[in-house]
Amino acid sequence: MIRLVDVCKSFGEKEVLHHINLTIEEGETLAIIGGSGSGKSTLLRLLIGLIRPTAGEIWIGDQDIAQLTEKELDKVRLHMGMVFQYSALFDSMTVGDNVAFGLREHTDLPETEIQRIVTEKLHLVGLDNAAQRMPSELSGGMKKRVSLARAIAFGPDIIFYDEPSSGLDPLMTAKIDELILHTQQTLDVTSVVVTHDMVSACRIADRIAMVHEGSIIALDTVENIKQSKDERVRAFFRTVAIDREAQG
Ligand SMILES: Nc1ncnc2c1ncn2[C@@H]1O[C@H](COP(=O)(O)OP(=O)(O)OP(=O)(O)O)[C@@H](O)[C@H]1O
Repeated sequence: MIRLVDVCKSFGEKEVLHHINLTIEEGETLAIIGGSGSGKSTLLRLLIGLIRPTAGEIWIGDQDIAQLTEKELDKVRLHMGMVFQYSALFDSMTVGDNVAFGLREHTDLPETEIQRIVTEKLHLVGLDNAAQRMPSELSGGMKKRVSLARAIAFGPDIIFYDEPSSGLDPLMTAKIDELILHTQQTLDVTSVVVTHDMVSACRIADRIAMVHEGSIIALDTVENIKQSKDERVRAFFRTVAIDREAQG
């Protein structure tokens, strides 16, 4: 379980997150949505311990990560998988070496076992036979798949996705969404997905948290949030409708 208790974050004088209280259940997929500059990325960076809160507690399991040293945090991060916005693959390494990277860095597993895991995870993301290819040969969607394979290589308890559909066309976005769902079901992980794509959020999430000007203004199941009377939430849904019209 992940639990944020009264979390505030300021940069200098400016408070960008205000008293965030949020519980994410084990095995749940939570989408964090919100407009540009609302505070989604800051929230994500707090959750993975890249930055520390100005006030409040961030519980990952039984540890308040706000209190941990960098070394202790590294241990917690071994249980987290991260899929970054721009895939963040090492361009000079093959796909297989990218997926194996964390295993080689942080475990003493024999090479045969590492190769087995790489093959298994690439299979899971639908990229059989891609191990020897270089990232530059892959499409944006394929790179995201490799990034996901790398994130799950370690057998994480939690996977964080940062804008998984950015830069992808609607068809590829739908495929990545399917993969996020499939990963959640196959590995029974807790997933936190930061996105500004409401269509995608509705497809993958059990619940949606909407961030607006540094506060969570709505937190509910997809069905309930669709019925929200809050004008700010409704405005977000309207942009989705406009997008759909534009796409024909
Ligand atoms: N390191 C920083 N120093 C100062 N201000 C920051 C820093 N990081 C974020 N901010 C500010 O915090 C606010 C929230 O930013 P954040 O990146 O979390 O928003 P976001 O919802 O992820 O936006 P986007 O969708 O555009 O990425 C913004 O006003 C931003 O300028």
